[in-house]
Amino acid sequence: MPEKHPSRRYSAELESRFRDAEGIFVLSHPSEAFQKDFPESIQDMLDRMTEHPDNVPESSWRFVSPKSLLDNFQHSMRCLFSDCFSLLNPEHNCEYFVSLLTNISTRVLLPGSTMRISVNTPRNMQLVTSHLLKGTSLKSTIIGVVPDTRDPDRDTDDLSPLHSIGTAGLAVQVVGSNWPKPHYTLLITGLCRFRISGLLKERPFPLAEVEQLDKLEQYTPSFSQEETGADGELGELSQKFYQAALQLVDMLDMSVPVVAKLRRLLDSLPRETLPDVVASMIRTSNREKLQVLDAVGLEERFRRALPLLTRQIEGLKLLQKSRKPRCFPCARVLERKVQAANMPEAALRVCLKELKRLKKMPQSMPDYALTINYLDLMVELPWDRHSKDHLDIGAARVLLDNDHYAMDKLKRRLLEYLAVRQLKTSLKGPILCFVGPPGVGKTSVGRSIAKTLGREFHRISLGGVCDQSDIRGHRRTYVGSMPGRIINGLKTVGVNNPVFLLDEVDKLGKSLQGDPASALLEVLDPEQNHSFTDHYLNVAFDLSQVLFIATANSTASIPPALLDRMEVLHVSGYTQEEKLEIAQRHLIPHQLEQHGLTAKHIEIPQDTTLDVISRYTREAGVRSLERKIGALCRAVAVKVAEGQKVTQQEGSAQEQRDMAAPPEMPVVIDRVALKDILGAPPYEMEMSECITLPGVALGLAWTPLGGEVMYVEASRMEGEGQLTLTGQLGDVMKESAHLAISWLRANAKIYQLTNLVGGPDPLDSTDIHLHFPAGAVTKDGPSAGVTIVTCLASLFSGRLVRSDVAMTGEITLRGLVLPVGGIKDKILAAHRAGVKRVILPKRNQKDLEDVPANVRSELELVTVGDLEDVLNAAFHGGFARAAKGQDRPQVTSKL
Ligand SMILES: Nc1ncnc2c1ncn2[C@@H]1O[C@H](COP(=O)(O)OP(=O)(O)OP(=O)(O)O)[C@@H](O)[C@H]1O
Repeated sequence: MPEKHPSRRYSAELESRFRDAEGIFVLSHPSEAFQKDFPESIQDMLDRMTEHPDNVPESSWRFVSPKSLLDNFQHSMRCLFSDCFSLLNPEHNCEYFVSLLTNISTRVLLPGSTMRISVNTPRNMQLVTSHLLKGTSLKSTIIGVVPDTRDPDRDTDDLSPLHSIGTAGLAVQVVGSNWPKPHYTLLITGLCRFRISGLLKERPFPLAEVEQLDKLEQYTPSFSQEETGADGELGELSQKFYQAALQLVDMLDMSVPVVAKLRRLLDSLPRETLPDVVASMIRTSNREKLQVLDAVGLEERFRRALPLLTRQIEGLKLLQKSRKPRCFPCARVLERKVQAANMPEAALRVCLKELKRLKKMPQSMPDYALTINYLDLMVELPWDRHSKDHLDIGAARVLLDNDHYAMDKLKRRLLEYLAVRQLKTSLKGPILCFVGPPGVGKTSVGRSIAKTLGREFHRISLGGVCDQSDIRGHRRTYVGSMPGRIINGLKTVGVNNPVFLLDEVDKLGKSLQGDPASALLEVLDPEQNHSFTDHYLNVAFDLSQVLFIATANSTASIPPALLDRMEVLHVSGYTQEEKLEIAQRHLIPHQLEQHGLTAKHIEIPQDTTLDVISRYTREAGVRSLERKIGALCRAVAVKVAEGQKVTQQEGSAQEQRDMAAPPEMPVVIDRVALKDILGAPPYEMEMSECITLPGVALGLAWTPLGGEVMYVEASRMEGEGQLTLTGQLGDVMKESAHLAISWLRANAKIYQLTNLVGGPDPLDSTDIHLHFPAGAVTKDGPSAGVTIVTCLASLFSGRLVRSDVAMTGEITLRGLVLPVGGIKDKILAAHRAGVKRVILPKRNQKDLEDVPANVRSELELVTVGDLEDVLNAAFHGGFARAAKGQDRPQVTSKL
């Protein structure tokens, strides 16, 4: 048996591999460098420009063509042509062509272009396996690509009549897949035309005798009309065609590399190849391409391709015309605004650069809208727009007094601040931070400052902000990026010297997205904030003219670095009298106005207001008081509206009689009406009335919401001397409890304290449970020490603590009472709760100056130095020591 030809053996091997292959394999010709992309990408681009003009993302076609490929294109074309002609030369014995039949409904291959052909008919499959595949590489066989123009509905297998003109081509890549059924995809580069002079055989694939039509010697590799040597009508036509092709390329975006290459190529390609190359790029139907293919004569070819090219140019012109009015005036308006915005040099430079980019950008690019937004923001920012300060200290004092009752200390400091501002206009800092419980008027004082200065006011709520981009903005590279709250605020107020109120600085959060408090450091530092750079703007903005005021409920959760940049002004809660004044002067008139009522409709006597303050609210500020007054107004508003309706209504006398008669105006809100509208008072019982058992004492606590009174309860039962503490206590508070017990045990004899069975050690066979009610609230701090001692002393002695006494103070093991914080708030809370005597550490005496005089006069403030004083003040008739001599020996501690 004769040896198989090596190429047959390879292809047999490959075929078997192909059958077994699970995926896709690709074979490429070494000369693939000059394949694809170039004409295809331009065509895609034109297609997209015409079909979806608004939808062409630049990046999708900008980098399609590999650089080296296009650099080599011209050279490759020449090599290709010479290769092709030498191969077709009869001397090389290559005049027979295997032919690939292509369905013209898909595409028509023209010389000089590249096309992907899907191979799935039996004839074409045979051709690929036996003529193209050679082991793991491709054979450089030239194949004839003949458009299949036969009627697709005819089901004969007969090849005649076969289209007589085809394109000789080189397969530069074969992609094979056996799924869902075996097929190949060929990438074929067209070389030149041929005419079939005789079909030699039809199976297994067509083999034909051909005559080469495009001859190398026809082509002149010249660069200008004069040098082509072409004259007469052909010369004119080719020049016209060349000019039209230039016009087309000029209409495309030159910044796209592939377009720039095409422009260069137009000059270097032989003119005679232009109809084929251009016709394969522009939008043409397959029938039109077939006509170009069939045009064997050069003149005829130019004549057929020129109208196609002109049509494409006209289409693009129409498209650009329809786009113009939308795109360019916008850019022009922005340019005018940029020039007028009076921005600093650096910002102006950035804006002009962005404008330049914008003008070149197709409107369909996503960047287009982003750039417009950016420029819009830049021109809207108040780079040099500011409001004029009209500061008059006398007027400011009157205005502050009119807007806010009490708050004397705060107002004094504010006037100092404003006075310095008046004397020195370019004052840097300080940044004021109002700290106090909710509803005491921190925010509204901020607003008043803006009013006194005649400046714009903007409130930035920082509660819950946990992303630093909220302050500094996102970089523009992010999708959905936007400027931070500072820049946004400036855009809203439209001037560069507003009053910015940074509300709730103590409630800033922290997260993976960074620490917003650190971002605020730069904003609030008067030495740095003249060049604050928001990430979105990416240019510095001068914040030094902005007056920042911060508010917080407590300084504990403000980071030290941030706190250090601010001057803290404490605003404590109000006394009942102050609340009464605030209600009469501000809250009631304000609520009447909000509800469309006047003094003719409603009268709220002072007693009623006091009732609302003491029995319906228990707060440091006045927010809930204002709500309650609002509720009273609503109830009266209903009556007023009903009354109006009855008087307006026309109807029978009977109907009028049926309706409730309108109440007499003004409606006076007395105690009964108050109960009707607001319900039973929630704080009816005086807190001090609650102490009916030994082992209960009233303490005073400080919370960010103001001062509070707090019970401490203790009970004892048989056990082994264990101490149980409940009520969500922190470590410091637990330690206070241990201290208290140790001190009491150490002094049990002196005070005749006993355990359950009357023995001398209070803990002997006894368990003690200490509870701090409101168990859901976490409590900590040392100031409950004296209260725990009093409560336990009451428990061990069986005596009741005075019901009208509340106390605060830290204790030591020696029985000393140390000073604590928040005295003013605590005393106000005690006053609110109806307490008569308050026990405080001696060293807090100085803090009593802050307490309003009327509160001081209504309360008995007992200052104590040690626990003996505390016990004496907390029990009726004091807490007697045992007679001398009985206070020894001391009980040894079991703890
Ligand atoms: N001294 C006062 N004189 C007049 N009105 C007051 C006074 N204090 C508070 N108010 C009024 O109480 C209401 C609540 O005040 P504001 O919103 O300023 O409280 P705040 O201290 O900022 O509270 P938060 O800490 O919850 O923000 C406002 O309507 C304000 O006008």
